[in-house]
Amino acid sequence: MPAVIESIETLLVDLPTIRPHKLSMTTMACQTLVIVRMRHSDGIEGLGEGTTIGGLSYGPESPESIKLHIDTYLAPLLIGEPSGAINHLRARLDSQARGNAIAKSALETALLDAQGKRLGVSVATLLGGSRHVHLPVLWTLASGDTRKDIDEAEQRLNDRRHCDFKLKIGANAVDEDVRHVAAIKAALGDRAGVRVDVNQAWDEATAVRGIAALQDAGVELIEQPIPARDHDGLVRLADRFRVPLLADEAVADARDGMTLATAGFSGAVALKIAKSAGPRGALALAEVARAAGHGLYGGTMLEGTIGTAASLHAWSTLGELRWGTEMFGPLLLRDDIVTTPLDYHEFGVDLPSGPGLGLALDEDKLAHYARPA
Ligand SMILES: O=C(O)C[C@H]1C=CC(=O)O1
Ligand SMILES: [Mn+2]
Repeated sequence: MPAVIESIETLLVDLPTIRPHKLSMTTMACQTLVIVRMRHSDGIEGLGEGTTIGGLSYGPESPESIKLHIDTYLAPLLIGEPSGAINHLRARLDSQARGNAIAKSALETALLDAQGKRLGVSVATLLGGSRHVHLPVLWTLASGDTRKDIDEAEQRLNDRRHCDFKLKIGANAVDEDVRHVAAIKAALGDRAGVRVDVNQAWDEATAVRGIAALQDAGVELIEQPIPARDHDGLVRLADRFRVPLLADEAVADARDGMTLATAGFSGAVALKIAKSAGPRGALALAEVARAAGHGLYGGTMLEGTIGTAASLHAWSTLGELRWGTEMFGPLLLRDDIVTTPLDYHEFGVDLPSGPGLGLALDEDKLAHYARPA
């Protein structure tokens, strides 16, 4: 008898961050993970994670809506269905529930984890096989204080933890942000790559001014300077400057990738399993982006270890990640809910080995940090 899905449990898990993390739209002191425990009739449990940033400040799904929508609408579409029929089950979710990409990503991850455990292979193997077992990982400097950011970068360079840094800007006036970025780049010099993420905070005219100054300061990549839906503006800015632009909020899935390519965008694309409704959708976007000549970047929604590992399994199957990855989410959190954390060293992280995601829950930690039902 092929296994069927028996139950799907969702838990809201609040983990404190190691320091306040300041983005253009919010400052985080805590990250809320939505953890999925999917139990199957053959005794296997698949783990998944759906995570966003700052409640509703980053996108239309909040941790609470992810949990509610899985419990009320999505889980009932999967219960009793064959566990290994992942293509069928994902099509079923997409045809009967609109949107909810993060919730679907958490469920797809749990399906892949369970199927990998069942077959005794990793999620990367299910996705065609890893081409890399150690992936580069940058660090985001977002304490809100220039001196603290420089000290943090120096520490991470010394520890051989990270050698590329992404600075979150856009919350302050452009001139102030440019001074902050230029001071950090000047302090680090050629020892580190420095990029910025504006998280949509500028209009096009402000972006022209800001990007010109950041290019002169030696910044190597400018992420999402203007609102997500302004594809034409992004194309104009990419054409205007030598420094490459990275599309993040502007591109969620393969369809967006095609729209951006058709509009004539030249630059790079941030892949995130949360944006593309799961690892498979993120890899579909990667194919479109690659065909369009866009550089690839392994992006994060600041997930904990489960979502980060799911992303790593997907990114490991790609030949080239021109801009590396930012899969540092677990390092921003004070604690973890898995027994063996990911191994970060030599400016990157190892792909976890073992069946499925290669992770096991620490039940005591999970019970400690899970929000009471
Ligand atoms: O890229 C984003 O917009 C979200 C995220 C990634 C790194 C970070 O600090 O925030
Ligand atoms: Mn971004």
